[in-house]
Amino acid sequence: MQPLEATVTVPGSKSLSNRYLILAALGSQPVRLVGLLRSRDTDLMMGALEALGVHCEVDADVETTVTVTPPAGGRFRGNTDLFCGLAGTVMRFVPGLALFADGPVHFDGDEQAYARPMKPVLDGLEQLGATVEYHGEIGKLPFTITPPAALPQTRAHVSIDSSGSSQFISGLLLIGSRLPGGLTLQHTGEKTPSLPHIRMTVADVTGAGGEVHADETARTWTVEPRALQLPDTVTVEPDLSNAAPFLGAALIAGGTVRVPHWPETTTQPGGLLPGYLEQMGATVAFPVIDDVRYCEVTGNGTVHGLGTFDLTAAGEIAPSLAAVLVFADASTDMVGIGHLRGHETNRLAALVAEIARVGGKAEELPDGLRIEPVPAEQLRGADMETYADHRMATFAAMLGLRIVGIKVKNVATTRKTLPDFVGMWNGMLGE
Ligand SMILES: O=C(O)C1=C[C@@H](OP(=O)(O)O)[C@@H](O)[C@H](O)C1
Ligand SMILES: C=C(OP(=O)(O)O)C(=O)O
Repeated sequence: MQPLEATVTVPGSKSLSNRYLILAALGSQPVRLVGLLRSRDTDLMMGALEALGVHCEVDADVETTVTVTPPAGGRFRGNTDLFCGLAGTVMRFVPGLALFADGPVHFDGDEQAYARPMKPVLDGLEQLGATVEYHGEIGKLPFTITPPAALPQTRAHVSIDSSGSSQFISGLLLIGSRLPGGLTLQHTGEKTPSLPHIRMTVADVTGAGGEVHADETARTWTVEPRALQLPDTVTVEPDLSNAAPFLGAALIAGGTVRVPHWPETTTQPGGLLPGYLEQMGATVAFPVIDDVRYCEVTGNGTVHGLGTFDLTAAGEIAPSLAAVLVFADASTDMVGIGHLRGHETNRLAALVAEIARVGGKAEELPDGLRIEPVPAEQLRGADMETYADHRMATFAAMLGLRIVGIKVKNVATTRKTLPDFVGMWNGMLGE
């Protein structure tokens, strides 16, 4: 195939979009969100907020501009049903709002979501006085949250094990400011996955007027009671994790891929991506053209294996990095990502199965994934399973850059966070 020469614009960050939607709902004045991601996960978030009495108005001309108006008096509507799909940010961030509802809130999701861990965040809400009734397996969707008759009036102390997902901590930090005495949150687990995502939550709560003290070594976060209000207008950064399949493509296919509006500083873990790709052999630059800052990644067809590679901070981009590493000259142990077994699908098992399907070599580690090099002639095309997982679909498309005959089943699953993945991919390939 020809070396790539492409500029790819990626839509707004899922993680920032869904945090801003929650924080806007927790305020008292309308907030205009500009550059909001419009995809399945953010539409599910808006649907859940609407069910709670929040008004989300999509601009008639620009569908990525949405004005969020919180309910009068800050009281969410109870006796309502919410649907979370397969969205971790919806199923772990919205339950906290149920504390401030005027009746029980019922949560459901895709059947596949019934496998995702939920219990720590719900245990946290029970420690704050809510009642949780599980309708299926204990600790999983579907469930009903009944708000407490009265919220704790003094500082609330909540203790949970968040080693299964950073989103349990984020979900509680997002609502901590609303508790009359504030919140002290203790994470009892040994490891904290996706710390940048927790720092993002702290930064966004602070940006809405909150006050959070983080002691990451003691794994304790203290949230002061504050009235939250985001600024009138908030602009969402592009999704840097969703840039990974495109920037990674430059290493697999060779050539150059640029992503515009790359922020100089960011709370997104995708900010670590250029450095990771550089370690794998890419040349990375950040040119500014007509006041727009780009991340520009150039590959020459060689990919270096990384030995032991700790991805605890950014497990979300593991599938994209795995696709690049299938073509590496040495093996890589991606570690610190055991919790990917509870993502959209068991991603460690899925990646091992799909790498084997094309003739590659990978195995699960207790805490991650080992990918070993195989001779190019051993790799062969196949119909790739995607497990209703957007990142398994983009992973498979990436393999197709170097392996002839790859077909991606149910590529539409990329709608979870990228509404037009196919158009973007074809655009990058010049098709
Ligand atoms: O808070 C967030 O926006 C996210 C946190 C991470 O979750 P985990 O800590 O469960 O990996 C990440 O993988 C997910 O895509 C988004
Ligand atoms: C883990 C992910 O999503 P979720 O927000 O559903 O947890 C992801 O997008 O890689």
